[in-house]
Amino acid sequence: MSAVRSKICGITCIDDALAAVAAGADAIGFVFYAKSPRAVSAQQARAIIAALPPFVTTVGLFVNAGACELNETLDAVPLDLLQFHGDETPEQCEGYHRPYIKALRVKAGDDIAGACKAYAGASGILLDAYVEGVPGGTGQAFDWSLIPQGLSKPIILAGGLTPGNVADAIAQVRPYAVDVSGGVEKSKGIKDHDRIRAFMRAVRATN
Ligand SMILES: O=C(O)c1ccccc1N[C@@H]1O[C@H](COP(=O)(O)O)[C@@H](O)[C@H]1O
Repeated sequence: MSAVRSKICGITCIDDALAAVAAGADAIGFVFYAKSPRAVSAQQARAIIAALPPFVTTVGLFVNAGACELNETLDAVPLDLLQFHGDETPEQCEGYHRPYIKALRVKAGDDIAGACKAYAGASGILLDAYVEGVPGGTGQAFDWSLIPQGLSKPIILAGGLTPGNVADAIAQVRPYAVDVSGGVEKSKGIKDHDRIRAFMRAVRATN
């Protein structure tokens, strides 16, 4: 199995971005969703990205954003990958002609294999917990046994991951990558650098 990649999401300041990169994160995520406590403006994200060393993937997270709003962000911020975390259709996700991942909020009975086929143009499928009325970033884990083996897309496992459970999650799911936000925070939107390092150590130990 190749090394599991990692993304630290909900980055709101340069210090936290550099701590994530120094700890070995492959990607950092910016939340462009005004209702999130981790929301950043295009200007903030741009300033953070300008401070990054090379070879760090920058991900922009959107929840049912309108095309105008999304295109304005794309014009202003050098994002490598889009993360669609709402009810976006495959056609909407593909309309920006950028690499993207699609988030699914998993609950019992969902057809994850079917979704992987429906979002054929996605670079990967991110699996997060389903919590009624909240699009994501809830800090809740879900039942990993709901994830079938042999899916047709790289799987990014998210939802309630922490330094304490990420090794078990990787052992059980064998995802392409893991994604964490709340599990490495000291308060909403502010990362705990010790927890970031502990999370990354736990991921590395599985590789
Ligand atoms: O972080 C948010 O506030 C957020 C808001 C709306 C949609 C998704 C959001 N975050 C993403 O949710 C998953 C799981 O986060 P957590 O580790 O359980 O806190 C992750 O992909 C975040 O990027």
